[in-house]
Amino acid sequence: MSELSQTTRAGTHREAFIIDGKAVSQRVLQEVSEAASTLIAQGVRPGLAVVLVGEDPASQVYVKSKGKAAEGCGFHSVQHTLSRQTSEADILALVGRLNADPAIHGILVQLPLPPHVNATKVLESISPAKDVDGFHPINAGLLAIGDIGRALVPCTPAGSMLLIDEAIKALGLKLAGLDAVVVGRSNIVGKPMAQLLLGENCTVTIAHSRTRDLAAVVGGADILVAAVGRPEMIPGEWIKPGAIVIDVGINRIPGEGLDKNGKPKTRLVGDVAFEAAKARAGAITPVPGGVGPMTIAMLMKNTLTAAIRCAERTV
Ligand SMILES: NC(=O)C1=CN([C@@H]2O[C@H](COP(=O)(O)OP(=O)(O)OC[C@H]3O[C@@H](n4cnc5c(N)ncnc54)[C@H](OP(=O)(O)O)[C@@H]3O)[C@@H](O)[C@H]2O)C=CC1
Ligand SMILES: Nc1nc(=O)c2c([nH]1)NC[C@@H]1CN(c3ccc(C(=O)N[C@@H](CCC(=O)O)C(=O)O)cc3)C=[N+]21
Repeated sequence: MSELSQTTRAGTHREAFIIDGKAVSQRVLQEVSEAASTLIAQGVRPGLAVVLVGEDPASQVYVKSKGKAAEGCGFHSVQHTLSRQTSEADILALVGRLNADPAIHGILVQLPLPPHVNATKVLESISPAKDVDGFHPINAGLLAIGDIGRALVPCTPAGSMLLIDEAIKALGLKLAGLDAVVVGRSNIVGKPMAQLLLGENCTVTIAHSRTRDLAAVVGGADILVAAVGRPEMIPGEWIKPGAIVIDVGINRIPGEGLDKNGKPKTRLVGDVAFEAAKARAGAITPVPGGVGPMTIAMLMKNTLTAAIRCAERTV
């Protein structure tokens, strides 16, 4: 497809449709709550355990919102906060207990883990059936072979797909056959995102730090997913007119002035220069209020899925 641009009759480009991640996430949470009450009435309360190692303030914020969302859905929700010095063996022992706990259907170990802990080993110790992050090699493998029905899919890419659907509908397009570019190839975001887009019959390109001409690659994208972690690294001018832009990046940068405690203010920005991109894109996610809230909503959805599958196994 060469031209996705939505133009007015006068031929001037409209501003992008802003994809409201907050609103879509609330819709998902509402559906999860309703399905959870049915399950609870049948005697199964979905249970989510979140493990946080250390006192990283950003992680504390995320973990708190995960707990709040779980309670909002009527789930059983527990948080295990361990000191930064906790040994790998103690973390593995805790995961082992949670794997064996019938009240827990979903286990999330918040990343990053301290450097003395082998994160891969910890993530692989989570039972694949309770791996609501979708990071276990079994779940990554199921996604790679296209068996999404059996996998638990990573929350951020799964939520991003729902936002893409929203934009596709708003713009009156079809997803199959579109050229999608994912910038970033982490196991958490970039790779599973590319798999999901491929599963929807997009022609997928994955760009990374060794990509030679990023501007040219980005310029070819009908759908652009930016998951790098560099504030506003993608200038608006790179965006193909009419493209769908999903900005996964969460970067805290210095803001203007001081907050009420007299500390310098900070603000959140994505990996895309939002204002300039908005003038060219067909649809774009804001930061905050875009992908972030979807990640939390999809975590609840995965926990519900894990609980339903667990109930099916025991009847
Ligand atoms: N909204 C949400 O819910 C979530 C947001 N995030 C945010 O998403 C961002 C990415 O997270 P994550 O995937 O974990 O990050 P990683 O640091 O694991 O991966 C970053 C990727 O970006 C690539 N990259 C780095 N520099 C460049 C460059 N100059 N040009 C092109 N590619 C580059 C890296 O390439 P290479 O592989 O070659 O090193 C790597 O593949 C972060 O801002 C994070 O905070 C993450 C999870 C959830
Ligand atoms: N095991 C594990 N699983 C994760 O899913 C995981 C993780 N570790 N480590 C850290 C990243 C990051 N992440 C976010 C979740 C929500 C928002 C979010 O809700 N953001 C709000 C803003 C929040 C704010 O104001 O700081 C928004 O974008 O609107 C952001 C980022 C999950 N992660």
